[in-house]
Amino acid sequence: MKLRGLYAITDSQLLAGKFLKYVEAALEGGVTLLQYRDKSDDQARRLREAETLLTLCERYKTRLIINDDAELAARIGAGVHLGQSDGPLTPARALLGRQAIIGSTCHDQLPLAEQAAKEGASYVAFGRFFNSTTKPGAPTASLELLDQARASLHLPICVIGGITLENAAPLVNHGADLLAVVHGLFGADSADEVTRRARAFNALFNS
Ligand SMILES: Cc1ncc(COP(=O)(O)OP(=O)(O)O)c(N)n1
Ligand SMILES: Cc1nc(C(=O)O)sc1CCOP(=O)(O)O
Ligand SMILES: [Mg+2]
Repeated sequence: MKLRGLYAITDSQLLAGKFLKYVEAALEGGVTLLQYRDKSDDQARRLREAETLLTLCERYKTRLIINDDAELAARIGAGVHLGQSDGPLTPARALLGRQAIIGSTCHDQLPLAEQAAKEGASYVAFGRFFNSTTKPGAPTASLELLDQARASLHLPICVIGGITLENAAPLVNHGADLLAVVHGLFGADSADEVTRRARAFNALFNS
């Protein structure tokens, strides 16, 4: 499967009361990867929601990624996204198998991406590129870094952090394969607007 297009990431606070409605609206518009990102400790709810998202993703032929939690990913048969303090990649690959999608946060550091590639990551993520209300304190990354990454890495490059329809085009033009978006997608006022935004993000890859 080609990892290119919109990477939608859920936010439990932003989506409170409209979680499945907005996720399905995004899937309607086209989502390459959907990440379940829930920073709570409510394991029962996390399992329930992840299973529901998996069923939905299967219907739309989208791959589900669990943030932070390789055990939950293994339990339901999803992929995982691991940050620098979420545990090493090699055991996660052993746990999830060769086919699983495993992503790695590399902030603004090419050496982290090179290491992740060696350890079997499926994609690497750089960010944040813009101001982010979801994660305001994340380290910043530049288009120059993206150019260097594109020239030296041979796996899909994901970009994240404050991405909107207004600012995303240069990221794609500088070699991003996946646009990872929370607020710029799910911060919409209606489900129809979420679908419209998802379509418009995908259209950036065809222009
Ligand atoms: C696609 C993608 N890229 C980066 C992150 C950030 O991961 P991490 O640094 O572990 O931070 P948290 O999201 O866990 O707060 C991500 N989740 N997804
Ligand atoms: C979860 C996350 N990680 C980041 C990083 O730079 O590693 S930025 C970020 C938040 C992404 O949400 P939004 O699209 O609303 O800015
Ligand atoms: Mg994490």
